[in-house]
Order: sequence, then structure tokens, then C-alpha cells
Amino acid sequence: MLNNTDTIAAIATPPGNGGVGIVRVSGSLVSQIAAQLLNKSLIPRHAQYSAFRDAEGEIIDAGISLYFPSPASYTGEDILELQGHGGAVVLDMLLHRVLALGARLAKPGEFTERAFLNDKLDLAQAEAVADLIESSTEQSARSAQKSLQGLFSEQINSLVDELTELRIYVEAAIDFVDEEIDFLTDGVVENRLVRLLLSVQDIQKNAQQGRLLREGMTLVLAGKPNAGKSSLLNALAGHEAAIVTAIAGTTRDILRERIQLDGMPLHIIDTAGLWDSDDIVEKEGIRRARVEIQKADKILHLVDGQDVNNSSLLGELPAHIEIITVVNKIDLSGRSPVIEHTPQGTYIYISVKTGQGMDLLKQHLKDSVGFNEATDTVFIARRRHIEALNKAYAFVESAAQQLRIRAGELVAEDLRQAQNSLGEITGKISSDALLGKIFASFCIGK
Ligand SMILES: Nc1nc2c(c(=O)[nH]1)N(C=O)[C@@H](CNc1ccc(C(=O)N[C@@H](CCC(=O)O)C(=O)O)cc1)CN2
Ligand SMILES: Nc1nc2c(ncn2[C@@H]2O[C@H](COP(=O)(O)OP(=O)(O)OP(=O)(O)O)[C@@H](O)[C@H]2O)c(=O)[nH]1
Repeated sequence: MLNNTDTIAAIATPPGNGGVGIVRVSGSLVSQIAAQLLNKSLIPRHAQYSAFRDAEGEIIDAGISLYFPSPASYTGEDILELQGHGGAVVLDMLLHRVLALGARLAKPGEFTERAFLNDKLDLAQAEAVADLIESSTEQSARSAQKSLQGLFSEQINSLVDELTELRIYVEAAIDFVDEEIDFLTDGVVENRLVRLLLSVQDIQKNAQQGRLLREGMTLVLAGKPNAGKSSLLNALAGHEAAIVTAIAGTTRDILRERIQLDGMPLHIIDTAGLWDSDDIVEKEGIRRARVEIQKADKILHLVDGQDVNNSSLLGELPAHIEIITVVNKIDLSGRSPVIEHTPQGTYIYISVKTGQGMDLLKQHLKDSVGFNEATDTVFIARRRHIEALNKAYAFVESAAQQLRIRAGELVAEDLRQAQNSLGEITGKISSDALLGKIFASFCIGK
């Protein structure tokens, strides 16, 4: 991979005008391009002020050039950075000059893909680069940085090492069936399998929280008209995102707000009040509300505590999604704010108007997904990582079952499969289709 690749180029800084803008070039043509473009010879890892010239020798811009010779660069290939003035047009002119000198435009994520292919980063770290850039809260940025530094990969690699050792042990046991001690029944393998399952569980827990940090939880506010859904959205968002009136049926379309609860990203969706409306617009709003409700991670079912005529919608809401019933307007009834866990579900009594019970609600939302603010050990994770961990767990469990019936060959096979599942996370096992999908979601120039 290090040789014989084409040379790629892109503007690495965001589109628009800024103080400084960077054109990044990677590949074997870097020195050749630099010789045409710059009036200085390249010194490795040395910032040099230089003119960037066009084909006629006219100055396009004067800026800083930076040269990272292979293999000590971000991609592992020769890299040239042209740090010019951050104007869209001037950077475009500079990029076109580099393309005219033989580079081609980089695809999204292609620099990082090359870093992966040249073993500068594994796949989980490469994904963390994109996740760091896209982080919406400080906690998610810190977690992405942990994954980028290799915390997640180290844990996966140590599981893989344990699996490898265990496979060697089991395979040896199979080969020595005549030995007096039966290696498969002396408890060693069993103990190690149990330990492995616990380790996978630990990582699964952290990964789950990491996924929440990355994606945020989707919380849909559902309830009868006038229950206080829009008021609650505004209270959680901390600004007047939704119109609140005393008129039932005020919210008609779906309203979305991205907020954070102490560093946990949350997508809140306010919906039209659910009831049998004859109004065409409201009916459409209610249809849309039902669509959102089906896609929720959690539903906040809002009830007006003053509405004595059975205002519960519990029977109408999907059974497979966790529903938290919030009884609102306790300022009118004089009830105390409280959280009750009942066999029917969780009930939280609040007043959006006075703020009573809001802390209980926020704390419950964080607790219910296992989010805590101490994210020291939490690395960013994606759905595909969690699926791979789940698969690995299932294979180790199956290995434990095969062990009970002393099916040594099958134990070994399950352990091999578990190892492959984990390999998908770091990219030791990966398909072109998967790589294509992952890197295509990066921004250009990354
Ligand atoms: N100007 C600039 N800033 C940037 C980047 C960049 O490409 N250019 N980065 C782009 O993402 C990030 C930094 N990432 C980098 C990662 C590795 C190497 C590098 O030179 N690695 C060598 C040497 C390692 C060392 O000296 O310790 C190597 O891995 O061999 C450079 C940048 C953020 N800031
Ligand atoms: N007393 C009291 N009134 C509240 C409270 N929360 C909301 N309200 C009032 O209840 C009315 C309805 O509130 P909204 O937030 O618009 O209710 P909604 O559920 O979004 O209503 P729709 O848009 O009709 O679906 C408004 O007059 C609010 O000021 C509360 O905790 N106490």
C-alpha cells in the first residue's frame, strides 16, 4: 500500500471563509508537486513560509508549507500541507493547481482510510476520528478521544489475546485425548470462559453508554392535548422552542430539539396531542406523532394531573418501547414531586410550571440508560460495535455449553468465531463493503 498509490488532495478546513485554510496532499507525487508549486525545497516536518505559484509563475497565495515524509505522517504516505489564507476561492485555486500537477480529488474519509490501510489506526480508531469531529457534547468528545487514543481497541485486543490463548489450550486438549487428566473437565477452561463472559459484559456496558453519547437518545413526548408537552420541551431545552397556549391542539407538526442533559445528548420530539380530532391539519399531526412514537428510544407519556377523566394513553402506546408516565401540574393539586416504580411502569409527578420534580425526571432519564457523568472509562462506540460484541458474547456462551457436553472441537470453533466477531471491531476482519460504508460517511479532507 505504501508505494504505487495515486496522490489525493482536498481542502481539509471547513467550506467558507476563515483565518487560515489547509489543502492537504497525500501520495507519491508529493515531492514532485511541491517542486512545481513552492519556491523552497522541502524540509521534513518543518514549517516554511513560501509562495504557492500557478503554472505561469503567478502567486496564488503565500502561506506555510509543511512536509511529512512517509512513513511518519497521518496517512503513512508522503504528505504536503499547504496552509494558506482561508478564503473559499483562494483555496479552490490552490486545490486546482495541485490537481493540475497530478493529484486527484480525495473521496470523503480517504486520508483516514489510507491511515487505516497503512496500519496507522485500526478501524475503531478511524471511526473515532469522525466521531470526535461530530461530537455534540464535551463528554462525547472526551469519549471519542479515548477511542482515538486506542482505549477501546486495547480492551478488544486483550479479549482477543485471551481467546487465542484459550483456543491453543483447548486445541491441545483435543490433541491429547489419551492423557490421564482430561483438560476439558478440570475446570480450567470453564473458569476462563466465565471470566471472558464477564469481561465482554463490562465492555458491552461501556460501549452502550458510548453509543448513547454518540447518537443521543430519542425521547418522544406523547399525551393528550394540553397535558403540557410543549411546556416540558421548552423547560428541558431551556428556551421557548415550542408555542405554548391554553388552547388544546396548539402543537400540530412535529418539533425536534437537540439538547444535552449534563453531557448526555438528547433528541426531544414534541408531538401533537393524541385524541380523535376532526380537524384535517390536526389529524395529519396526530398521524405524524404516531410515526415518531414508533421510532422512539423512550416515550414520555404526559398526563394532566387535573384531568380526572382517565387521560391515560398507555393502552395505545407501543408495548416494546419503555414508557415513563409523567403526571404534570402538581402545583394545582398540591401533590409532592415524587417518582414511583410500579409494576405498571414508572410514574413521575412534576410541575413544569414551578419546576418541581424536574430534577427527578432528568435523573431518571440519565439513570435509565446507565448514563453517569463519570465517563472516565467510557469510549465512544457505534451500533456495529455493540452488535459485534453481542455476537462475540453469544459465541463464548455457546462455547461454554459445548464444553458441558465435552464437545471440544465445537468449543474451539465457537472461540474462533468469537474472535472473528471481535476482529470486526478493530478491522482485522473487514469487508470492502463495510470499509466503503464507514469512510463514505466522513467529511471530505479527513
Ligand atoms: N495541520 C494539521 N493538524 C492536524 C492534523 C493534520 O493532518 N494537519 N490532523 C489530522 O488528522 C490531526 C493530527 N493528527 C496527526 C496524526 C499523526 C501525525 C503524524 O505525523 N504521525 C507520524 C508521527 C508520529 C509522531 O511523531 O509521534 C506517524 O504516525 O508516524 C500527524 C497528525 C489534528 N491536527
Ligand atoms: N398549572 C400548570 N399549568 C401548566 C403546567 N404545564 C403546562 N401548563 C399549562 O397547560 C397548558 C397547555 O400546555 P402545553 O405545553 O401547550 O400543552 P401540550 O400538551 O403541548 O398541548 P397541545 O399542543 O395541545 O398538544 C398551557 O396553558 C400551559 O401553560 C403546569 O405544570 N402547571
